[in-house]
Amino acid sequence: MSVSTAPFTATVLGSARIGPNRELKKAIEAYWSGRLERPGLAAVAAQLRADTWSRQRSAGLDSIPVGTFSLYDHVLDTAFMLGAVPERVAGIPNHLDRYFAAARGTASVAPLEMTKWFDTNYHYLVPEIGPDTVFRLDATRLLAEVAQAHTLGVPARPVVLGPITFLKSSKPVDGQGPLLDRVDELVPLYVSLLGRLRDAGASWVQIDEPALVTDLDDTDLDAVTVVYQRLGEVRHRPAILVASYFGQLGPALPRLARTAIDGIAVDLASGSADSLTDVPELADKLVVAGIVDGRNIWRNDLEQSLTTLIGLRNTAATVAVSTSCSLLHVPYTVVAETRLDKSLRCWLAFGAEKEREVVTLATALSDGRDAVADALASSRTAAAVRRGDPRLRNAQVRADLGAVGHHRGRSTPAAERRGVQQARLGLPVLPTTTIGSYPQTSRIRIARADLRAGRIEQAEYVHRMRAEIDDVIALQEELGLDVLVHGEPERNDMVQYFAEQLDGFFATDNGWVQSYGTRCVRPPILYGDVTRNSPMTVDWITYAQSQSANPVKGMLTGPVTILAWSFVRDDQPLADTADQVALAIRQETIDLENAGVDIIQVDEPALRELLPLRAADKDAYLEWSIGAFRLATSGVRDDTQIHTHLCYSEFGEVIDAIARLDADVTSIEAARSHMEILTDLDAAGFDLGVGPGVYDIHSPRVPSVEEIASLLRKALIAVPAERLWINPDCGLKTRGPGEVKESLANMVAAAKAVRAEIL
Ligand SMILES: Nc1nc2c(c(=O)[nH]1)N[C@@H](CNc1ccc(C(=O)N[C@@H](CCC(=O)N[C@@H](CCC(=O)N[C@@H](CCC(=O)O)C(=O)O)C(=O)O)C(=O)O)cc1)CN2
Ligand code: MET
Ligand SMILES: [Zn+2]
Repeated sequence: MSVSTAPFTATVLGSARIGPNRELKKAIEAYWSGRLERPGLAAVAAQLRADTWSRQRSAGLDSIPVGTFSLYDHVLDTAFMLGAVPERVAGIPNHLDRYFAAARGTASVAPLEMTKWFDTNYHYLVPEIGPDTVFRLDATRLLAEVAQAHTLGVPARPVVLGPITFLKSSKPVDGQGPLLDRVDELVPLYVSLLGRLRDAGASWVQIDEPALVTDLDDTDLDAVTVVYQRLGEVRHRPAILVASYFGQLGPALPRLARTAIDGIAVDLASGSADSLTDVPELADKLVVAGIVDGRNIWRNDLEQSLTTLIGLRNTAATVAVSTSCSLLHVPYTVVAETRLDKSLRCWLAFGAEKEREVVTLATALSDGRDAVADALASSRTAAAVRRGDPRLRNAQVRADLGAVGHHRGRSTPAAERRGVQQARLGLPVLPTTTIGSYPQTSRIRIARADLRAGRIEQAEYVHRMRAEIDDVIALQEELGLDVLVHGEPERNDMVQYFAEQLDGFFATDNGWVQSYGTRCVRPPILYGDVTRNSPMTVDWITYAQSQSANPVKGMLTGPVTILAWSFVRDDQPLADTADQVALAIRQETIDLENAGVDIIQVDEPALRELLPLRAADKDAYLEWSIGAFRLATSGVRDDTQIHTHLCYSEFGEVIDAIARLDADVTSIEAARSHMEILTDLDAAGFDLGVGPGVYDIHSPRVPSVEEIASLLRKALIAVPAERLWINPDCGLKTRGPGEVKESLANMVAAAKAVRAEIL
């Protein structure tokens, strides 16, 4: 089938789903706690979908993605659609409960693992596929959403995750070989799905294949050809749009273009349209041009985009305008930001504003520039105002960077530092500690909401947070931990908290973006040069230290993570922006040191996340990111101990980078991989302190003393006792106080038992 179906002109690749005021989060959490029944949850979900479609239609989109909604995660939805559901949840009778059990576990069932969705701060659930997995199509959810859309008269374009990305994002279990070998089993399911969608009245279907922008070998590329040639040959089907995003297709582009599919969505926000001109097969395809950035919040330069789009018309049969990826990764609307600085507001476009940009560009393409003259003029003005804003350049920070920017490392070698630090700290062998946060209880969050709403004064807020710190310190002393933390009660988020205190950032009131499941973040907007006016954490840490004779760690977020979890200015290289943030953190470490703090932790959990998807770009990234961390952490004396924390497994690609950070102690995730990471670190010649996480904080399960002790014995094979630390995998903020107390008590008991064995 060629495109006899009329192509569309304006669309987005997917929509946010958590709700403009996090309605979905609240409904799902109410369902989990028994405060809302199934029909109530279904009604909230249906309303959110209807509202999104209706907004997109009134904006003027003529093809609307349907099926990008999810109650937890779209990869998990795909696993359920294809029958790749682990045996351990298969017996749970109710569909919704089975789904949530796979997502978050129950008292007796472990959830699927969670990991990063490409290089975003969204986390998906990793489907498990074993030799016994029998793929079977169950399109009930998708067909119901398509039916809902048709009832509402929505020009629906069903969206599914493609078989190649699905398999590449899954995890082989129980001795299963390479997953792509099983793509032949999936193709018939997609064939039958295409027929069902055609029967349901769909004229186009979107098949997402973001994995095609990563480095692919010949086997992968052959799979692209085979799968899409086969799907293209299906007679009874909607027109097929294969969507790529998060980067350039490279060699996958000609492969796709030579198959019998009808359209390709390309990401023009992450690279130029040049590569498209080399592919003559595009001449009879629809190219969906992702020219409006779906991952950042800057207003589009419409004039420049229009030039690109007009050029594209020489390459493709038809050009439609779109976002570069789903709008899942940006907040709903700038309109909700009532306190936003006026001039800043006109630089920004969140989801709803991006939808209108898409329509403006599509209109200009079909009816000419004059048809949208006003929109073009105001985009031009906004760009000029932004370029001329004095806040973009701060002479002081640029001068300061010139002065200290070459200090990227501590002058004394790590082994020597270890000696002076130990002389100062006097810690027992195998010291125990935690990663920083303790449970963010609703009591804490309500206090913060009260402060924001003016219901309590700042002094009362400080009083309440200090009471939380008192409790956390007392708990840690009671448990017998060696190196304490203050618990981070005063932080809404480990990035936003710093952004709110640094110049050059704007924090949103309501710019929520889903991070995983019902958990959301409000990424701050880094718009100008970054400077620190006054200490950000010193009062809290010195207060906590005053409550205990044990060392309390200073707790900071590193420059790479602050960048990774913010929306960052696009008018200068990331490396330059990272250095400015690094300088601010460096100043904070010096203030902490002067205030008597012995140990300072600088978290970099996102170091791995920003790693480029293509190998060719990795060295340049590691150069600037490691450089920024070293700039941030090398302003302190030899006897001040620097810790860092990197959560998440899959360190393989950054093992060398961990050593290059040169932190005195690094805590990492290791429990789920049974300490395998340590052998790799050892092989890489790592000789710094390391705290492999001894239990998984993503699960409510309390680990036993024996379980932790046996992990520690395993760790001691790869790491000598004088360099080994004992800690959980990550911060405890999402856990309940009860679980935390029991788990840490077991961790301390295990440490004592193993110490006794080695001394
Ligand atoms: N930015 C970021 N990315 C990250 C992580 C992270 O910590 N930060 N960790 C990893 C995993 N991701 C996570 C992301 C979010 C949360 C999380 O717990 N988010 C909270 C919101 C955190 C927050 O901003 N809290 C604010 C606002 C809280 C709130 O909802 N307040 C209520 C009122 C109080 C109440 O009734 O509870 C309201 O505004 O309506 C605060 O504490 O001040 C949530 O979704 O519930 C956890 C892990 C990877 N990426
Ligand atoms: C996502 S890494 C979290 C590190 C932070 N210090 C915490 O404990 O919450
Ligand atoms: Zn962590």
